Amino acid sequence: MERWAIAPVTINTPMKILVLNAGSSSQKSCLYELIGATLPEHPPKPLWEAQIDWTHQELKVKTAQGNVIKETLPSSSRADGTAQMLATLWNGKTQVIENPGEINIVGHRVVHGGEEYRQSTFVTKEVKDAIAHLSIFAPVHNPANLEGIAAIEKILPTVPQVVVFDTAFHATLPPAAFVYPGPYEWLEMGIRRYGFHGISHQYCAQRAAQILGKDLNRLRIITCHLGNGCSLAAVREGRSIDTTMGFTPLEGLMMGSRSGSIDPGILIHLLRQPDYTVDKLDDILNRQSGLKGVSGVSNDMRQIGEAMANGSDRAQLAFDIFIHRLRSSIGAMLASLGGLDALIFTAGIGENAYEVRAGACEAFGFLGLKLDLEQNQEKLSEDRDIATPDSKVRVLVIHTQEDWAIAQECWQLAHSS
Ligand SMILES: Nc1ncnc2c1ncn2[C@@H]1O[C@H](COP(=O)(O)OP(=O)(O)O)[C@@H](O)[C@H]1O
Ligand SMILES: CC(=O)OP(=O)(O)O
Ligand SMILES: [Mg+2]
Repeated sequence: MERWAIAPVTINTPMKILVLNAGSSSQKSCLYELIGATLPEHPPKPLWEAQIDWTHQELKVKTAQGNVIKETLPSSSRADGTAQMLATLWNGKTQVIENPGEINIVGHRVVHGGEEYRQSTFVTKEVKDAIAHLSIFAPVHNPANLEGIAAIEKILPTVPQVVVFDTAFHATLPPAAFVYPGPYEWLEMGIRRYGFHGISHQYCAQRAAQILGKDLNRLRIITCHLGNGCSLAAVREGRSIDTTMGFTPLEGLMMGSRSGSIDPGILIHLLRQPDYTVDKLDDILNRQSGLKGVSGVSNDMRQIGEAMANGSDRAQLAFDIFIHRLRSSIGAMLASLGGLDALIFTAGIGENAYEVRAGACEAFGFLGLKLDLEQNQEKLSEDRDIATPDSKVRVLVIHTQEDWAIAQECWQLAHSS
Protein backbone atom coordinates (compact mmCIF):
# COMPACT_ATOMS: atom_id res chain seq x y z
CA MET A 1 0.00 0.00 0.00
CA GLU A 2 1.39 3.36 -1.05
CA ARG A 3 1.68 5.99 1.70
CA TRP A 4 1.40 9.69 1.05
CA ALA A 5 2.82 12.79 2.66
CA ILE A 6 0.22 15.26 3.96
CA ALA A 7 -0.15 18.82 2.75
CA PRO A 8 0.22 21.25 5.70
CA VAL A 9 -2.81 23.31 6.78
CA THR A 10 -2.31 27.07 6.93
CA ILE A 11 -5.02 29.63 7.43
CA ASN A 12 -5.27 31.15 3.96
CA THR A 13 -4.47 28.19 1.73
CA PRO A 14 -7.28 26.09 0.30
CA MET A 15 -8.13 23.27 2.65
CA LYS A 16 -9.31 19.94 1.29
CA ILE A 17 -11.62 18.18 3.70
CA LEU A 18 -12.73 14.60 3.08
CA VAL A 19 -15.88 13.51 4.93
CA LEU A 20 -16.97 9.92 5.52
CA ASN A 21 -20.53 9.47 6.72
CA ALA A 22 -21.26 5.81 7.40
CA GLY A 23 -24.98 5.09 7.84
CA SER A 24 -26.63 1.74 8.34
CA SER A 25 -27.59 1.33 4.70
CA SER A 26 -25.17 3.71 3.04
CA GLN A 27 -21.70 5.22 3.01
CA LYS A 28 -21.83 8.83 1.90
CA SER A 29 -18.68 10.82 1.28
CA CYS A 30 -17.72 14.28 0.06
CA LEU A 31 -14.55 16.18 -0.69
CA TYR A 32 -14.83 19.89 0.01
CA GLU A 33 -12.33 22.60 -0.75
CA LEU A 34 -12.58 25.60 1.55
CA ILE A 35 -10.74 28.79 0.71
CA GLY A 36 -10.25 31.77 2.98
CA ALA A 37 -10.25 32.52 6.67
CA THR A 38 -14.01 32.19 7.31
CA LEU A 39 -16.58 29.49 6.69
CA PRO A 40 -19.09 30.17 3.89
CA GLU A 41 -22.73 30.71 4.96
CA HIS A 42 -24.07 28.10 2.53
CA PRO A 43 -22.60 24.66 1.77
CA PRO A 44 -20.17 24.92 -1.14
CA LYS A 45 -20.48 22.44 -4.00
CA PRO A 46 -18.26 19.46 -3.15
CA LEU A 47 -15.43 18.64 -5.57
CA TRP A 48 -16.51 15.01 -5.33
CA GLU A 49 -19.52 13.21 -3.88
CA ALA A 50 -19.80 9.46 -3.51
CA GLN A 51 -22.47 7.19 -2.19
CA ILE A 52 -22.47 3.47 -1.60
CA ASP A 53 -25.84 1.80 -1.25
CA TRP A 54 -25.03 -1.37 0.72
CA THR A 55 -28.50 -2.83 0.13
CA HIS A 56 -27.98 -2.86 -3.64
CA GLN A 57 -24.14 -2.97 -3.57
CA GLU A 58 -23.88 0.06 -5.81
CA LEU A 59 -21.37 2.90 -5.89
CA LYS A 60 -22.29 6.25 -7.42
CA VAL A 61 -19.79 9.09 -7.80
CA LYS A 62 -20.39 12.65 -9.02
CA THR A 63 -17.75 15.32 -9.45
CA ALA A 64 -18.04 19.10 -9.63
CA GLN A 65 -16.66 18.74 -13.17
CA GLY A 66 -19.73 16.71 -14.12
CA ASN A 67 -18.19 13.23 -14.20
CA VAL A 68 -20.58 10.51 -13.11
CA ILE A 69 -19.51 6.98 -12.28
CA LYS A 70 -21.74 4.04 -11.41
CA GLU A 71 -20.15 0.79 -10.35
CA THR A 72 -21.33 -2.43 -8.82
CA LEU A 73 -19.32 -3.53 -5.80
CA PRO A 74 -17.81 -6.98 -6.43
CA SER A 75 -17.93 -8.07 -2.80
CA SER A 76 -20.05 -7.23 0.24
CA SER A 77 -16.91 -6.27 2.22
CA ARG A 78 -17.39 -2.73 3.54
CA ALA A 79 -13.63 -2.20 3.76
CA ASP A 80 -13.17 -3.14 0.05
CA GLY A 81 -16.17 -1.03 -0.98
CA THR A 82 -14.85 2.00 0.90
CA ALA A 83 -11.37 1.57 -0.68
CA GLN A 84 -12.95 1.29 -4.16
CA MET A 85 -14.95 4.46 -3.50
CA LEU A 86 -11.93 6.45 -2.25
CA ALA A 87 -9.80 5.36 -5.21
CA THR A 88 -12.19 7.18 -7.58
CA LEU A 89 -10.82 10.42 -6.12
CA TRP A 90 -7.46 10.09 -7.77
CA ASN A 91 -7.60 7.25 -10.28
CA GLY A 92 -7.99 7.95 -13.99
CA LYS A 93 -11.78 7.89 -13.76
CA THR A 94 -12.19 11.32 -12.21
CA GLN A 95 -8.79 12.68 -11.20
CA VAL A 96 -10.37 15.08 -8.74
CA ILE A 97 -7.00 15.18 -7.01
CA GLU A 98 -3.56 14.07 -8.19
CA ASN A 99 -2.88 12.00 -5.11
CA PRO A 100 -4.45 11.44 -1.69
CA GLY A 101 -1.69 13.49 -0.03
CA GLU A 102 -3.62 16.61 -1.11
CA ILE A 103 -6.27 15.85 1.51
CA ASN A 104 -5.60 18.01 4.59
CA ILE A 105 -8.05 16.55 7.04
CA VAL A 106 -10.67 13.79 7.22
CA GLY A 107 -13.92 13.98 9.19
CA HIS A 108 -16.09 11.03 10.20
CA ARG A 109 -19.59 10.75 11.53
CA VAL A 110 -19.52 8.57 14.62
CA VAL A 111 -22.89 7.45 15.85
CA HIS A 112 -22.29 6.75 19.55
CA GLY A 113 -20.01 8.96 21.63
CA GLY A 114 -21.43 7.93 25.02
CA GLU A 115 -21.28 10.30 27.98
CA GLU A 116 -17.66 11.19 27.49
CA TYR A 117 -17.67 12.60 23.96
CA ARG A 118 -19.94 15.64 23.74
CA GLN A 119 -17.80 17.51 21.25
CA SER A 120 -16.01 16.77 18.00
CA THR A 121 -12.44 15.70 18.56
CA PHE A 122 -9.28 14.57 16.78
CA VAL A 123 -8.85 10.81 16.46
CA THR A 124 -6.34 9.28 18.88
CA LYS A 125 -5.84 5.72 20.07
CA GLU A 126 -7.93 6.57 23.14
CA VAL A 127 -10.79 7.92 21.01
CA LYS A 128 -10.73 4.80 18.80
CA ASP A 129 -10.81 2.57 21.88
CA ALA A 130 -13.84 4.47 23.20
CA ILE A 131 -15.66 4.14 19.85
CA ALA A 132 -14.87 0.41 19.86
CA HIS A 133 -16.07 0.07 23.45
CA LEU A 134 -19.33 1.82 22.55
CA SER A 135 -19.88 -0.56 19.61
CA ILE A 136 -21.91 -2.86 21.84
CA PHE A 137 -24.50 -0.08 22.09
CA ALA A 138 -24.45 0.81 18.38
CA PRO A 139 -23.55 -2.52 16.75
CA VAL A 140 -24.72 -1.52 13.28
CA HIS A 141 -22.88 1.79 13.24
CA ASN A 142 -19.79 2.25 15.43
CA PRO A 143 -17.90 -0.68 13.81
CA ALA A 144 -18.57 0.85 10.36
CA ASN A 145 -17.27 4.20 11.65
CA LEU A 146 -14.07 2.54 12.88
CA GLU A 147 -13.66 0.79 9.51
CA GLY A 148 -13.76 4.20 7.83
CA ILE A 149 -11.04 5.51 10.17
CA ALA A 150 -8.91 2.41 9.49
CA ALA A 151 -9.39 2.78 5.71
CA ILE A 152 -7.96 6.31 5.89
CA GLU A 153 -5.11 5.27 8.20
CA LYS A 154 -4.04 2.75 5.58
CA ILE A 155 -3.77 5.33 2.81
CA LEU A 156 -2.88 8.42 4.84
CA PRO A 157 -1.39 7.32 8.17
CA THR A 158 -0.52 10.85 9.29
CA VAL A 159 -3.53 12.86 8.09
CA PRO A 160 -5.42 14.42 11.02
CA GLN A 161 -8.80 12.73 11.44
CA VAL A 162 -11.76 14.20 13.28
CA VAL A 163 -14.82 12.45 14.67
CA VAL A 164 -18.18 14.20 14.96
CA PHE A 165 -20.73 12.49 17.19
CA ASP A 166 -24.40 11.89 16.48
CA THR A 167 -25.07 11.93 20.22
CA ALA A 168 -23.50 15.36 20.89
CA PHE A 169 -26.50 17.55 19.97
CA HIS A 170 -28.65 15.71 22.52
CA ALA A 171 -26.33 16.54 25.44
CA THR A 172 -28.89 19.25 26.37
CA LEU A 173 -31.76 16.82 27.10
CA PRO A 174 -33.22 17.48 30.56
CA PRO A 175 -33.02 14.61 33.11
CA ALA A 176 -36.75 13.87 32.85
CA ALA A 177 -36.17 13.09 29.16
CA PHE A 178 -32.90 11.17 29.47
CA VAL A 179 -33.31 9.10 32.66
CA TYR A 180 -35.09 5.77 32.19
CA PRO A 181 -37.63 4.80 34.82
CA GLY A 182 -35.69 1.69 35.86
CA PRO A 183 -33.57 1.41 39.02
CA TYR A 184 -31.55 4.57 39.68
CA GLU A 185 -28.33 2.49 39.43
CA TRP A 186 -28.91 2.24 35.67
CA LEU A 187 -28.02 5.90 35.39
CA GLU A 188 -24.77 5.31 37.26
CA MET A 189 -24.04 2.49 34.79
CA GLY A 190 -24.42 4.91 31.87
CA ILE A 191 -27.82 3.46 30.91
CA ARG A 192 -29.71 6.57 29.81
CA ARG A 193 -31.16 8.14 26.67
CA TYR A 194 -28.40 9.49 24.44
CA GLY A 195 -30.30 10.16 21.21
CA PHE A 196 -28.80 9.97 17.71
CA HIS A 197 -28.86 11.64 14.27
CA GLY A 198 -27.83 14.78 16.17
CA ILE A 199 -25.66 16.10 13.33
CA SER A 200 -28.71 16.03 11.08
CA HIS A 201 -31.26 17.31 13.64
CA GLN A 202 -28.99 20.24 14.48
CA TYR A 203 -28.26 21.09 10.85
CA CYS A 204 -31.98 20.94 9.96
CA ALA A 205 -33.06 23.11 12.89
CA GLN A 206 -30.48 25.77 11.95
CA ARG A 207 -31.39 25.56 8.28
CA ALA A 208 -35.11 25.87 9.11
CA ALA A 209 -34.46 29.14 10.95
CA GLN A 210 -32.44 30.35 7.95
CA ILE A 211 -35.23 29.45 5.47
CA LEU A 212 -37.96 30.99 7.64
CA GLY A 213 -35.85 34.10 8.28
CA LYS A 214 -36.48 33.70 12.04
CA ASP A 215 -34.28 33.59 15.10
CA LEU A 216 -33.65 29.93 16.03
CA ASN A 217 -33.88 30.93 19.70
CA ARG A 218 -37.55 31.78 19.23
CA LEU A 219 -38.63 28.64 17.38
CA ARG A 220 -40.21 25.34 18.47
CA ILE A 221 -39.27 22.75 15.90
CA ILE A 222 -39.77 19.02 15.41
CA THR A 223 -37.21 17.48 13.07
CA CYS A 224 -38.20 14.13 11.53
CA HIS A 225 -35.06 12.34 10.36
CA LEU A 226 -36.53 9.47 8.36
CA GLY A 227 -33.83 7.44 6.64
CA ASN A 228 -33.02 3.78 7.08
CA GLY A 229 -32.69 4.70 10.75
CA CYS A 230 -35.46 7.06 11.89
CA SER A 231 -35.70 9.49 14.80
CA LEU A 232 -37.41 12.70 15.85
CA ALA A 233 -36.06 15.58 17.89
CA ALA A 234 -37.92 18.34 19.71
CA VAL A 235 -35.81 21.49 19.37
CA ARG A 236 -36.50 24.60 21.45
CA GLU A 237 -34.23 27.66 21.35
CA GLY A 238 -31.87 25.67 19.13
CA ARG A 239 -31.39 22.94 21.76
CA SER A 240 -32.56 19.35 21.69
CA ILE A 241 -35.02 18.86 24.56
CA ASP A 242 -36.46 15.48 23.59
CA THR A 243 -35.80 12.76 21.06
CA THR A 244 -37.12 9.30 20.20
CA MET A 245 -33.92 7.24 20.00
CA GLY A 246 -32.48 6.24 23.34
CA PHE A 247 -29.64 4.28 24.88
CA THR A 248 -29.12 2.76 21.43
CA PRO A 249 -30.40 3.66 17.93
CA LEU A 250 -33.03 0.94 18.34
CA GLU A 251 -35.59 2.88 20.36
CA GLY A 252 -38.43 4.98 19.03
CA LEU A 253 -39.91 4.96 15.54
CA MET A 254 -40.33 1.94 13.30
CA MET A 255 -37.36 1.86 10.90
CA GLY A 256 -36.13 0.07 7.77
CA SER A 257 -35.09 -3.11 9.54
CA ARG A 258 -35.20 -2.01 13.21
CA SER A 259 -38.31 -2.51 15.32
CA GLY A 260 -38.14 0.76 17.25
CA SER A 261 -39.92 0.68 20.63
CA ILE A 262 -41.68 -2.51 21.57
CA ASP A 263 -42.96 -3.87 24.89
CA PRO A 264 -39.83 -5.08 26.75
CA GLY A 265 -42.04 -7.92 28.00
CA ILE A 266 -41.81 -9.43 24.48
CA LEU A 267 -38.05 -9.77 24.92
CA ILE A 268 -38.39 -11.43 28.33
CA HIS A 269 -40.95 -13.82 26.87
CA LEU A 270 -38.77 -14.71 23.87
CA LEU A 271 -35.60 -15.12 25.96
CA ARG A 272 -37.44 -17.74 27.98
CA GLN A 273 -37.99 -19.83 24.81
CA PRO A 274 -35.34 -22.49 24.17
CA ASP A 275 -34.29 -21.23 20.67
CA TYR A 276 -33.76 -17.59 21.55
CA THR A 277 -30.28 -16.34 22.39
CA VAL A 278 -29.29 -12.75 23.04
CA ASP A 279 -27.45 -12.61 19.69
CA LYS A 280 -30.49 -13.91 17.86
CA LEU A 281 -32.69 -11.24 19.46
CA ASP A 282 -30.14 -8.59 18.56
CA ASP A 283 -30.26 -9.71 14.93
CA ILE A 284 -34.07 -9.86 14.91
CA LEU A 285 -34.54 -6.40 16.43
CA ASN A 286 -31.82 -4.64 14.41
CA ARG A 287 -31.94 -6.44 11.06
CA GLN A 288 -35.13 -8.49 10.64
CA SER A 289 -37.80 -6.13 11.95
CA GLY A 290 -39.30 -2.78 10.95
CA LEU A 291 -40.53 -2.31 7.36
CA LYS A 292 -38.59 -5.41 6.32
CA GLY A 293 -39.87 -7.65 9.09
CA VAL A 294 -43.54 -6.74 8.73
CA SER A 295 -43.67 -6.58 4.92
CA GLY A 296 -41.35 -9.48 4.18
CA VAL A 297 -40.41 -7.36 1.13
CA SER A 298 -37.63 -4.90 1.93
CA ASN A 299 -36.25 -2.36 4.37
CA ASP A 300 -36.51 0.23 1.59
CA MET A 301 -39.58 2.48 1.44
CA ARG A 302 -39.35 2.59 -2.38
CA GLN A 303 -39.87 -1.16 -2.56
CA ILE A 304 -42.63 -1.00 0.06
CA GLY A 305 -44.41 1.52 -2.20
CA GLU A 306 -44.04 -0.77 -5.23
CA ALA A 307 -45.31 -3.79 -3.30
CA MET A 308 -48.30 -1.77 -2.05
CA ALA A 309 -49.11 -0.76 -5.61
CA ASN A 310 -49.01 -4.47 -6.50
CA GLY A 311 -51.54 -5.24 -3.79
CA SER A 312 -49.30 -6.60 -1.00
CA ASP A 313 -51.31 -6.49 2.24
CA ARG A 314 -48.19 -6.92 4.37
CA ALA A 315 -46.45 -3.99 2.66
CA GLN A 316 -49.58 -1.91 3.29
CA LEU A 317 -49.58 -2.97 6.94
CA ALA A 318 -45.89 -2.06 7.29
CA PHE A 319 -46.61 1.38 5.83
CA ASP A 320 -49.64 1.89 8.08
CA ILE A 321 -47.66 1.00 11.21
CA PHE A 322 -44.86 3.34 10.11
CA ILE A 323 -47.33 6.24 9.81
CA HIS A 324 -49.20 5.36 13.02
CA ARG A 325 -45.97 5.37 15.04
CA LEU A 326 -44.64 8.47 13.33
CA ARG A 327 -47.82 10.37 14.26
CA SER A 328 -47.74 9.13 17.88
CA SER A 329 -44.14 10.18 18.30
CA ILE A 330 -44.69 13.59 16.69
CA GLY A 331 -47.47 13.97 19.27
CA ALA A 332 -45.02 13.13 22.05
CA MET A 333 -42.45 15.68 20.82
CA LEU A 334 -45.24 18.24 20.48
CA ALA A 335 -46.16 17.78 24.14
CA SER A 336 -42.52 18.24 25.20
CA LEU A 337 -42.33 21.47 23.20
CA GLY A 338 -45.73 22.81 24.27
CA GLY A 339 -46.42 24.07 20.75
CA LEU A 340 -45.03 23.94 17.25
CA ASP A 341 -43.72 26.48 14.75
CA ALA A 342 -42.21 24.15 12.17
CA LEU A 343 -42.26 20.45 11.31
CA ILE A 344 -39.22 19.37 9.30
CA PHE A 345 -38.88 16.27 7.11
CA THR A 346 -35.42 15.06 6.15
CA ALA A 347 -33.26 12.04 5.13
CA GLY A 348 -34.06 9.39 2.48
CA ILE A 349 -37.75 8.88 3.34
CA GLY A 350 -38.43 12.39 4.68
CA GLU A 351 -36.99 14.07 1.57
CA ASN A 352 -38.58 11.74 -0.98
CA ALA A 353 -41.67 9.89 0.22
CA TYR A 354 -44.52 12.41 -0.13
CA GLU A 355 -47.04 9.77 1.03
CA VAL A 356 -45.25 9.59 4.39
CA ARG A 357 -45.23 13.38 4.78
CA ALA A 358 -48.92 13.56 3.88
CA GLY A 359 -49.76 10.66 6.21
CA ALA A 360 -47.96 12.27 9.13
CA CYS A 361 -49.35 15.78 8.58
CA GLU A 362 -52.95 14.65 8.18
CA ALA A 363 -53.17 13.95 11.91
CA PHE A 364 -52.19 17.50 12.88
CA GLY A 365 -54.88 19.49 11.08
CA PHE A 366 -56.29 20.29 14.55
CA LEU A 367 -53.22 22.51 15.12
CA GLY A 368 -54.08 24.49 12.02
CA LEU A 369 -51.26 22.72 10.14
CA LYS A 370 -52.13 22.66 6.44
CA LEU A 371 -49.99 20.89 3.89
CA ASP A 372 -50.02 22.13 0.29
CA LEU A 373 -50.79 18.75 -1.24
CA GLU A 374 -49.65 19.72 -4.73
CA GLN A 375 -46.31 21.09 -3.61
CA ASN A 376 -45.84 18.07 -1.38
CA GLN A 377 -46.05 15.80 -4.44
CA GLU A 378 -43.55 17.76 -6.53
CA LYS A 379 -39.99 16.54 -6.80
CA LEU A 380 -38.30 18.65 -4.16
CA SER A 381 -34.69 18.99 -5.21
CA GLU A 382 -34.32 22.16 -3.12
CA ASP A 383 -35.23 22.82 0.50
CA ARG A 384 -38.83 24.06 0.55
CA ASP A 385 -41.72 25.16 2.76
CA ILE A 386 -44.66 22.95 1.69
CA ALA A 387 -47.32 24.31 4.05
CA THR A 388 -50.13 26.49 2.66
CA PRO A 389 -49.68 30.25 3.24
CA ASP A 390 -52.39 30.23 5.95
CA SER A 391 -51.04 27.18 7.79
CA LYS A 392 -50.38 27.84 11.49
CA VAL A 393 -47.36 25.53 11.39
CA ARG A 394 -44.68 25.65 8.67
CA VAL A 395 -43.79 22.29 7.10
CA LEU A 396 -40.33 22.14 5.56
CA VAL A 397 -38.53 19.55 3.48
CA ILE A 398 -34.82 20.01 4.13
CA HIS A 399 -32.08 18.03 2.44
CA THR A 400 -29.91 17.10 5.35
CA GLN A 401 -26.27 18.06 4.94
CA GLU A 402 -24.55 15.92 7.55
CA ASP A 403 -21.39 15.94 5.43
CA TRP A 404 -21.24 19.72 5.34
CA ALA A 405 -21.87 19.90 9.09
CA ILE A 406 -18.95 17.48 9.64
CA ALA A 407 -16.70 19.47 7.27
CA GLN A 408 -17.41 22.63 9.27
CA GLU A 409 -16.42 20.89 12.50
CA CYS A 410 -13.15 19.78 10.85
CA TRP A 411 -12.45 23.31 9.67
CA GLN A 412 -13.12 24.73 13.11
CA LEU A 413 -10.94 22.18 14.90
CA ALA A 414 -8.12 22.63 12.36
CA HIS A 415 -8.18 26.37 12.92
CA SER A 416 -8.38 26.20 16.68
CA SER A 417 -5.53 23.75 17.22
N1 LIG B 1 -37.03 8.12 -3.72
C1 LIG B 1 -37.31 7.57 -2.54
N2 LIG B 1 -38.60 7.36 -2.17
C2 LIG B 1 -38.92 6.81 -0.97
N3 LIG B 1 -38.00 6.42 -0.07
C3 LIG B 1 -36.71 6.61 -0.38
C4 LIG B 1 -36.29 7.19 -1.61
N4 LIG B 1 -34.95 7.25 -1.62
C5 LIG B 1 -34.55 6.73 -0.45
N5 LIG B 1 -35.59 6.33 0.29
C6 LIG B 1 -35.58 5.71 1.63
O1 LIG B 1 -34.50 6.26 2.36
C7 LIG B 1 -33.68 5.22 2.93
C8 LIG B 1 -32.24 5.66 2.97
O2 LIG B 1 -32.18 6.85 3.70
P1 LIG B 1 -30.78 7.51 4.05
O3 LIG B 1 -31.08 8.71 4.86
O4 LIG B 1 -30.03 7.72 2.80
O5 LIG B 1 -30.16 6.30 4.86
P2 LIG B 1 -29.04 6.10 5.96
O6 LIG B 1 -29.85 5.85 7.20
O7 LIG B 1 -28.28 4.93 5.51
O8 LIG B 1 -28.24 7.37 6.01
C9 LIG B 1 -33.92 4.02 2.03
O9 LIG B 1 -33.71 2.83 2.73
C10 LIG B 1 -35.37 4.21 1.62
O10 LIG B 1 -36.24 3.63 2.59
C1 LIG C 1 -28.17 6.40 14.20
C2 LIG C 1 -28.75 5.81 12.97
O1 LIG C 1 -29.72 5.11 13.03
O2 LIG C 1 -28.14 6.12 11.82
P1 LIG C 1 -28.61 5.69 10.33
O3 LIG C 1 -29.93 6.30 10.10
O4 LIG C 1 -27.56 6.26 9.44
O5 LIG C 1 -28.68 4.21 10.32
MG1 LIG D 1 -28.04 8.74 7.46
